[in-house]
Amino acid sequence: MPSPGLLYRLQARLGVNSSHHTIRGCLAPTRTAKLSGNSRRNYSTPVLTIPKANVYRFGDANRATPVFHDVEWTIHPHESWAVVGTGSGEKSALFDRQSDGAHRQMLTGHLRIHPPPPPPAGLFPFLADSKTQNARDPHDCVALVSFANRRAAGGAFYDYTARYGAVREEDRVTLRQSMFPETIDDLKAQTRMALAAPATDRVLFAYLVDKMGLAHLLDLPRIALSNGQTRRARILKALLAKPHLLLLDEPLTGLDVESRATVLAILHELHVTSDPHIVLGIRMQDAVPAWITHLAVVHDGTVRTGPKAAMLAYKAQLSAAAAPADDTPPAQHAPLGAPVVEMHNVIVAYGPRTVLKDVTWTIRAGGRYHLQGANGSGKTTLLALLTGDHPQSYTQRGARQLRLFGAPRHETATRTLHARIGVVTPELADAFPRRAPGMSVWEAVGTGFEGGFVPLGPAGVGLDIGEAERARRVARVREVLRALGPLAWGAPAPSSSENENKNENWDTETARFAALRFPELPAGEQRLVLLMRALVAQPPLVLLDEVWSGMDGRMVRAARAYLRGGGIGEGQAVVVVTHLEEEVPWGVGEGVVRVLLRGGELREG
Ligand SMILES: Nc1ncnc2c1ncn2[C@@H]1O[C@H](COP(=O)(O)OP(=O)(O)OP(=O)(O)O)[C@@H](O)[C@H]1O
Repeated sequence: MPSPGLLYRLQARLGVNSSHHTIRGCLAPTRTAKLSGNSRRNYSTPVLTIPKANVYRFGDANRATPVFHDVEWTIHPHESWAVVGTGSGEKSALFDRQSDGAHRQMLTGHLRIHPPPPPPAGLFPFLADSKTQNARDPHDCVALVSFANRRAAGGAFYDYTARYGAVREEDRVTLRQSMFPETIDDLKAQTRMALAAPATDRVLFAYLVDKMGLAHLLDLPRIALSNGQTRRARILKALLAKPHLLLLDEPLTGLDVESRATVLAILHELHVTSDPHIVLGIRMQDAVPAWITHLAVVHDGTVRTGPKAAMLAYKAQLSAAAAPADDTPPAQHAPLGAPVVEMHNVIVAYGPRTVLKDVTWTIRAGGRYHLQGANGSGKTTLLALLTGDHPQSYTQRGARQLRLFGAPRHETATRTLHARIGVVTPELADAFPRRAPGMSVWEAVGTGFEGGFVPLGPAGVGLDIGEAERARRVARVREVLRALGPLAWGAPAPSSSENENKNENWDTETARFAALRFPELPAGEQRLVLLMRALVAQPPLVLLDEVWSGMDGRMVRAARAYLRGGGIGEGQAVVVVTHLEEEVPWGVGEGVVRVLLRGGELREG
């Protein structure tokens, strides 16, 4: 049953009596329930308990090496926990979806705990009904929303640029409809959306939509939402399903500074009323939110748990060991060259909604730009004009309105632009083909020469390019694989049983990584491969949007060092999009130009 805390307060405030409405989400064993006092949760029973146990993969015997050993962990209802770990592996096994698609998360019951936590509720005592001794099904009551490791259903490539153009009928589902799917059939009567939903859901919905700043977006097609808006909507949707326990992995990734504070405050508010109980996943290098009282630190097959004050030193020690301070010397700041991109009074509007108005900006060869702006301010839209993915890039037809690489945009084929611009964006990372067996790492990097999504030619580096060019490209793929491959970030290569000897030949190690299947890599490693793909052709323009997400501290450090130390040539222009200043690989003293989008307008400096 949904807990009464926040919902009751909202109902009282809004005068809604919900006692006659069936509640969706995590139900009592009868599967229908009324929101009434007798079904309140027991606030003294632990949320989670593991009384000293090893944790195994299903199918592994007890003599096998456990995924985690000697785990001892109890979460009491009044405590606020964060799980801390590396983005690419260990936290995932505890908390998140595994990159190979096998659902092996411990907290969602996909790993075997031995000895098992005692019945009736096992891992989650608070799901047991004290009267009937029946336990609610964790499958219904425990929800996971992960922003660390997201994948498209089926793994097939999908056209992530669809949101910029005429929205197809099947993509027309609005944000409001996506929250209340039972109403989707009636596409024409959008104003009736949500009326069919139980009153309690609508009250909670109205409250959260307002708090999360999504109210003005409700009737937009869901695919039109920006990355940060989509993330807020996913959190909202998870809350509407009213789980008893919500596991939120890296929920702040991609949120602007203001939204981070808002989302954290809402999560805290819900959490203190246990409505639902929330456990956050954060990376080793992330700050711990102030309201978190306890930490579970995942490292090297162990899960150490305890009060925050006692655990912070351990976290800091692991974080420092994983990513020692950046000691790369200041980057040389070469004079800027010729314009690569020229924008004069560029406008992008969707009907009455103007997203970019009169944007004027010149990107020059050798420039390092930090593009800033709140969620929804138009950063992705701007980048999509440069890559030619945005149909309105064609409509900027004024004499000098949009010139790319010295020519008007509409005179250059989009394919040519893709070959001249190296790109990493969250949208591309989500959409990149992962259907089994998937491309090898080598092939994925090799697609960067043409900017496509299919490996071309016998060596996977391009078609009809001649022997000399093919040899040059093969050498270049090797070079980036060496520079950003596994030994650069110091992790053991994935097939660890064969790789105990870290002194192995560098090229052998790199070659092994190159042969791995892209979809089978952990999220952080996939992101690194996509960075290699963006850099391999040494294109005149590189767009790095949220490039660090999913990477652990070692990977970030290795990639930063590479970018600063020659990975980006003097003649290449780079636009970095991030909400956090410290994530830009170069400092202002090293020539970074800040560019801010606000209210559809762009300001430089
Ligand atoms: N088809 C559309 N119809 C109406 N509005 C749209 C459409 N497509 C995008 N938008 C709006 O354009 C705005 C800009 O989106 P964009 O993705 O460029 O933002 P962003 O700055 O990249 O945000 P984030 O930091 O969240 O990634 C958003 O408010 C979005 O809702």
